[in-house]
Amino acid sequence: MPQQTLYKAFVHAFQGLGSFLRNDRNGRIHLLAAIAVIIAGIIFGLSAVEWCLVMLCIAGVTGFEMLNHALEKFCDAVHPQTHPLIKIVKDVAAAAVLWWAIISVIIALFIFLPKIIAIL
Ligand SMILES: Nc1ncnc2c1ncn2[C@@H]1O[C@H](COP(=O)(O)OP(=O)(O)OP(=O)(O)O)[C@@H](O)[C@H]1O
Repeated sequence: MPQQTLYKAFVHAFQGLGSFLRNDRNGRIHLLAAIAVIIAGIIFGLSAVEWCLVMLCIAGVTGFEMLNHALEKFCDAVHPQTHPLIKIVKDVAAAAVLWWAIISVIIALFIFLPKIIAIL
């Protein structure tokens, strides 16, 4: 890939990130939650493996939220009117984010709960 194209690809990806953060309220909430978990991780001194799991969960939830946001925009562009299939697409995309969030909360409980109990 020529260097200019690679540079433009990065610019477009960061433009997408900016658009996501400006327009997706849930995305901003997920990002704040991620920052809170990172601060908690620093306070509790997570191990390397625990950090990897936490970062994987953060990437999963926020990454799927970005795809959910993109799908919503795509659906609104190609079919602004109500349609049962659009409902399925949007609901399943939202469910994918919810699924990642549920698994992430379970993983967070496994990591943080023993540490919280230990200091009580
Ligand atoms: N064109 C449509 N046809 C049928 N149902 C729709 C349509 N647009 C939205 N919906 C329904 O409304 C819900 C909310 O859709 P909307 O596009 O407003 O997402 P949103 O509330 O912005 O979602 P999020 O909270 O994830 O940002 C969808 O999950 C779907 O059930």
